[in-house]
Amino acid sequence: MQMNGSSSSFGPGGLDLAQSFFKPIQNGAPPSTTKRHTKISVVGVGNVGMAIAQTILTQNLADELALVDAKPDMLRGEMLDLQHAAAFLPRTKISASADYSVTVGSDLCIVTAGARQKPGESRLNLLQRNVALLSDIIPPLAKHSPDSILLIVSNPVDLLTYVSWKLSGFPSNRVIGSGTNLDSSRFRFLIADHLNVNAQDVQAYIVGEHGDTSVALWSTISIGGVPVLSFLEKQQIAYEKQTLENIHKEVIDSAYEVINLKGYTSWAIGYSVANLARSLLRDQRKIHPVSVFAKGFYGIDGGDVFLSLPAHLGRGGVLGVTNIHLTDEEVEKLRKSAETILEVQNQLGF
Ligand SMILES: NC(=O)C1=CN([C@@H]2O[C@H](COP(=O)(O)OP(=O)(O)OC[C@H]3O[C@@H](n4cnc5c(N)ncnc54)[C@H](O)[C@@H]3O)[C@@H](O)[C@H]2O)C=CC1
Ligand SMILES: CC(=O)C(=O)O
Repeated sequence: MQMNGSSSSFGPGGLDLAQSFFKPIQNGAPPSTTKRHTKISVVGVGNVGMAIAQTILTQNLADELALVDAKPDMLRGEMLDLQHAAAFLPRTKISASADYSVTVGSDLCIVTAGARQKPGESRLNLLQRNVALLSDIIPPLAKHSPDSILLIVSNPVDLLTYVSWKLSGFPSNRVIGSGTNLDSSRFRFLIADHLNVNAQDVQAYIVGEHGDTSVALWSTISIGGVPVLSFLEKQQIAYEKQTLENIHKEVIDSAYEVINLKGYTSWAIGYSVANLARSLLRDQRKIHPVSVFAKGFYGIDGGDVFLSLPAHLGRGGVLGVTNIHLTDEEVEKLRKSAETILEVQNQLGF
């Protein structure tokens, strides 16, 4: 059963009422068909799915938003609660169903369903539970929206992106994991906070696994276009490598800390994913560190692995991977991160 609170409130005569309420203007042309109608589906309406949904609505990123979850009552409750904000938001048609036909014709399908970490638990611990769910989620999503982009958020995100790629049969450029877009935002926040500047002026990437083996690319940090480490070196300003390592450790510990404090993370991932949705659907061609098919880049050659690299995103999905200069140490850490993911992946049987 598909739930669509708003249009059904007037009953079956709702459309007739609308037709008699508005008289068409004389000599009017039929509606233009050139404007693209954008539809986003979000699977899983827990903390993360709802933070993403509400950010998509407030940022006016879709004409249509479809929600799916395995719990029909909560799903209908969340749909109605969002619909009741219609008077304060850009116009978006919101529908919800446990049946995947509600997602038909989506441009972007975002998957947030599944188990989340308990305090102290690692993302990798969620693997078996969440892989099992994907077999119910990805095939119907792919069937109803064969041309869509899949954006995986559930954890462990790199491994689940690989499994989603396998289950969907989609080309690898249309299967993306939210990856270290969030870790990089945490990194930029911490650097900005340290230097008392605006995080939007800080360019800095975390790549690799969205997890404990992520890699901080110190050589990529620039503020207002000024590369930070080479600036410090040229000015002969001493800095402790340990200070840098501590900032990276704080990034890795961020999710654990928030989960310890409030039980889950939601707002930052909501903004992170909406930011990715904008780049993809509005063809922004921005560079984001996200989980992509990484084989062949930066010496990663051990197997079909998804992990975060600075990727160029647009309407076609992943348009390419940026060839930035990494130090030998960064390349080595990135390869180790890939090996960690592959070791687990090879036991999955996919
Ligand atoms: N990649 C990232 O940066 C982040 C990933 N996450 C991950 O996102 C996932 C969701 O986290 P929360 O929203 O906090 O969890 P939650 O427990 O609040 O929500 C999960 C939702 O998934 C639904 N669900 C479970 N099985 C389903 C199925 N087969 N089909 C459809 N819906 C199903 C549940 O009913 C529930 O509504 C977790 O795996 C978490 O680790 C969370 C934050 C950041
Ligand atoms: C939970 C999670 O993956 C994060 O907040 O980074």
